[in-house]
Amino acid sequence: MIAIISLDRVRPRERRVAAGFFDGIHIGHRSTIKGCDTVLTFDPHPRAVVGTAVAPKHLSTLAHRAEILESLGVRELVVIDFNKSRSRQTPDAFTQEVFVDALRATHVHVGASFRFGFKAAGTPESLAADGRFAVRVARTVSVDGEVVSSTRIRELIERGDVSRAASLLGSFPEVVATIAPGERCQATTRTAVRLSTSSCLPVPGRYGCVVNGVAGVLTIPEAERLVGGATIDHPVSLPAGALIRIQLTSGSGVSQRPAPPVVLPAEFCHGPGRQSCS
Ligand SMILES: Cc1cc2nc3c(=O)[nH]c(=O)nc-3n(C[C@H](O)[C@H](O)[C@H](O)COP(=O)(O)O)c2cc1C
Ligand SMILES: Nc1ncnc2c1ncn2[C@@H]1O[C@H](COP(=O)(O)OP(=O)(O)OP(=O)(O)O)[C@@H](O)[C@H]1O
Repeated sequence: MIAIISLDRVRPRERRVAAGFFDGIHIGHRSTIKGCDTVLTFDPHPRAVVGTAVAPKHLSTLAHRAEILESLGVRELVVIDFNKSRSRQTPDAFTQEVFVDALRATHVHVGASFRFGFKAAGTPESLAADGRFAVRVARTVSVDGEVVSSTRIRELIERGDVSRAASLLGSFPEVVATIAPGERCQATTRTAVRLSTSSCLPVPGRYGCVVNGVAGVLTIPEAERLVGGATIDHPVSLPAGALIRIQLTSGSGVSQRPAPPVVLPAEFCHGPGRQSCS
């Protein structure tokens, strides 16, 4: 069972640490994390605090990230409360406090794009120069010549390209929703839901989906684009108020009929959607 712990509560032990935000735990992230027992992340996203202070839409909640990390063999997800004062910490002070004193890192894994410390001045090279732990800089993972990033996956989901998003993510994209109060339409098995507007949401359209391991169809009407209103046609009755995770398994966001299911390699299948992967 993976533990989700804030930095100030970690126990003293040596660790192999992967560092970064890791939204969605895409296939590039998985390459960086390989061989680590600990993942260091931030809450909220640093971009919600620095620069224009606009948080990106989520590909994954913290709990979802933890679930994927557990399937990758990670034991601890260490969370740094990221705020204005933390954002002003120098790379050297951060390395001393976090990697050396708190986590006792023997190895630190990052990608080439990793930056840390005030004004994002810390780099993989400056980490490697520290010398108190080994640093592994992961090869940058691309698909068909395109570098995989959470930003690119968000763009693909937002334009409704579930298939391409899933191949960069290595799993089906997920959105969080609440079952809306009101009568379920028995004739059609249609249930009204409210999609979380902090999730990265696709354009209005019809999408093949899986909820609690059972396949259905998610419909997002044009009129509900900004507020997250939607319906799912799903054979299982879901209680009003329940928080659900909807895996998007197909769809183009423009056609009236969901596109054929996305086929992912078996090694990318995890969690409730396993049975929908071939
Ligand atoms: C101590 C600390 C201070 C940071 N200060 C800044 C900053 O001043 N400006 C900035 O753009 N990002 C800052 N960041 C965020 C990093 O640029 C980066 O987004 C974060 O470390 C997550 O890495 P990742 O984006 O590779 O996942 C800081 C990060 C840390 C850990
Ligand atoms: N394509 C990739 N290949 C290998 N490592 C990666 C790749 N993308 C990111 N990483 C590494 O994974 C860690 C987490 O990165 P981060 O959360 O910034 O991902 P990102 O996809 O670049 O996100 P965003 O697009 O939101 O900036 C960092 O150490 C980063 O360098």
